[in-house]
Amino acid sequence: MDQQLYDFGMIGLGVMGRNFLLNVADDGFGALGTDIDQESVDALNEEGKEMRVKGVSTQKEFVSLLSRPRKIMMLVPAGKIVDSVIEGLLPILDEGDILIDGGNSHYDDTDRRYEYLKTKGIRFLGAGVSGGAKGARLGPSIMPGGDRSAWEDVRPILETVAAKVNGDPCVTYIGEKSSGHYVKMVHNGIEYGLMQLLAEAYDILKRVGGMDNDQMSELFTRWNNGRLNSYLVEITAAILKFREEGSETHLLDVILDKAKQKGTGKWTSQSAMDIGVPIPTIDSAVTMRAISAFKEYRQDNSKLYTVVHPDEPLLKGEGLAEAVEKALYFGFVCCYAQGMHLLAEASEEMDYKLDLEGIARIWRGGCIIRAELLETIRSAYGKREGLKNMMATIEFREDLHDCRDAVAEIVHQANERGVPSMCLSSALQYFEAFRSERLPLNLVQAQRDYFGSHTYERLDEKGTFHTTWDPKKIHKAGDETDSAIPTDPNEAKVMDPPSGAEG
Ligand SMILES: NC(=O)C1=CN([C@@H]2O[C@H](COP(=O)(O)OP(=O)(O)OC[C@H]3O[C@@H](n4cnc5c(N)ncnc54)[C@H](OP(=O)(O)O)[C@@H]3O)[C@@H](O)[C@H]2O)C=CC1
Ligand SMILES: O=C(CO)[C@H](O)[C@H](O)COP(=O)(O)O
Repeated sequence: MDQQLYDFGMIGLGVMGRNFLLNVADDGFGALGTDIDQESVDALNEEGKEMRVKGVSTQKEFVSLLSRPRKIMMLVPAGKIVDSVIEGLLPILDEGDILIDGGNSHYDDTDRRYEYLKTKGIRFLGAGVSGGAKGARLGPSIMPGGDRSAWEDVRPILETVAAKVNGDPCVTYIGEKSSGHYVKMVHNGIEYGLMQLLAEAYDILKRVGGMDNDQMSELFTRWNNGRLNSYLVEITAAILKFREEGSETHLLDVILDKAKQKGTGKWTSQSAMDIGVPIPTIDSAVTMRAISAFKEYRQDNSKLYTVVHPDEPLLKGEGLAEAVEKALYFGFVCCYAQGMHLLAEASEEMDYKLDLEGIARIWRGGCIIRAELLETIRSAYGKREGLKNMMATIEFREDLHDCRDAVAEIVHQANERGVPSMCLSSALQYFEAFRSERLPLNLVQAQRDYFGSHTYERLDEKGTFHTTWDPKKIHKAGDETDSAIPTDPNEAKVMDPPSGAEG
C-alpha cells in the first residue's frame, strides 16, 4: 500500500478524525492521516496495522501520498486552527483539490473560507459531522455544503461511510456556501434542547416523584421502546444506571452540575434572534447551561430562598411517569419544530435553498439527535412543499393536543416544589403563544407609540397610526426618547424601589 496513493486524507486524529478515518478504511478506501501530535499519528499506525491506513507526520508527506484530486478532511478544533491548517496546505495543494472542514465551524467562517479558497482554485466543503466517537467510527450523519462538484467527487466515499437507515445513507448535499455548517449548527441547537428536556424530566422524576436512578433507568429504557425512541433517551437510560467498577455510587450522582458549551447552541440562538424566528426551547437550554456555570451563586441563593414543599405530590408513581412521558414527547416535538422552522426561514434569508425533507431524512440515523420522530418529521415536510412550521400539521396535531394538559400539570408540579423546568415550560409557552389568535402585544405596540411615536396598525382600519397619548408630554424637537419621561411626579414614583426591599 505504501507505494500506492491513498484515496482520502484526514488532518486531525483526535476523537472524531481518527474514528472517521478508520471508518473510511473499513470500507476499503486507502486512508491517510496526519496530526500535529506525533502520539496520535503513532496510535493510528498501531490501530490501523491490519488495514489500508497510514499515519504520517508532515503535511508535505501527507499531500504527496494522496491521489488526485486530493480529498482532504480536517477534523481539528474550530476557529483559528482551521485557518492555520489551510494556510499550511495552500502552497502544496494543486488546483481542483478538495478540502472539507468536518468540524463545528461557524457558518460565517465557512463563507469566508469558501470565497477565499475559490480564489486559490481549491474546492471547499463545509461539512457538519454528527455522531460522536462511535458515530464517526461506525457511521455518522454528514451534512456537506459548498462546492457541488467537490461533493460529486467525494460522494462515493461519504455515502459509503455514513450511517444507513433502511439502506439510505445519512448524507446528502445540503446546498451552497455555508449551508452544511448552518444545518449542523441547528442540529446542535436541537441537541441542546433535547438534552435539557431530558435533564428536567430526570430532575422532576427524582425530586417530585422520589424515584431512584435505577428506577428512572428502567423507565427511560421503556420510553425508548415507544414514541420517544431516540439516541439521547437510550444513553440517558444507560447513564442513569452506570456505576464505576467496585463502586456502590452511581457515577451520575458525583458529576459536577456545571455544563460546558463550545458555542453551537449559542450561535443557533443568535442566528434565530437575527432572523426573527422564535426558538425558546433551544434558547432556554443555552440559558440553563449558563445558569449552571454560576454554581457559587446558586449555592448562596439556595440558602436564602427556601421553597415550601407540599407533603404529597398530586401525581406520583405510574401517573407521574405517564405525565412526564407526555411532557417529554411534547417538548421533543416543539424543539424539533423550532429547529426546522429556523432552517426554513434561514433558507430564504441566506438563500440556501434547503430541502427540509432531505435534512430530516439524514438526521434519522448516525447523529446525536436521531429519533423515531424524525421519520414523521421527514414525511410531514415531504408531503408539503413550503412547509415552515410543522406544529399544525395533522402528523402532530392530535399528539400535541393530547399531551398539552400533562405538560401543564408537570410544570405546575415542578413549580410547586421549586424544581426548575425552563425548557419544558418554554415548550408549553411556545405552543400556547402559537395557538393564541390574540396576543397582548397590542399593549406593547401602544406603549411603543406612547413613549417613542413608533406608530401602530389597527384592527378596525387600514393604515399606520400615531396617537398623542398624553397631552402633557413635553416634545423636544428631534429627541423622541426624552418625551418618554413621565411628567406626572406620581408616575415617576412608581419606578422607585418599594421601601424595605433592600437587604
Ligand atoms: N467530539 C465530538 O463528539 C464531536 C466533535 N465535532 C467537531 O469536530 C472537530 C474535532 O473535534 P474532536 O475530534 O472532538 O477534537 P479533538 O481535540 O479530540 O481532536 C482534534 C485533533 O486535531 C489536532 N490538531 C490541532 N491542531 C492541529 C493542526 N494544526 N494540525 C493538525 N492537527 C491538529 C489535535 O492535536 P492536539 O490534541 O495535540 O492539539 C487533536 O489530535 C471540532 O470542530 C468539534 O467541534 C463534531 C462532532 C462531534
Ligand atoms: O457536535 C457535536 C455533536 O453533534 C459535539 O459533540 C458538540 O461539540 C457538543 O457541543 P457542546 O460541547 O457545546 O455541548
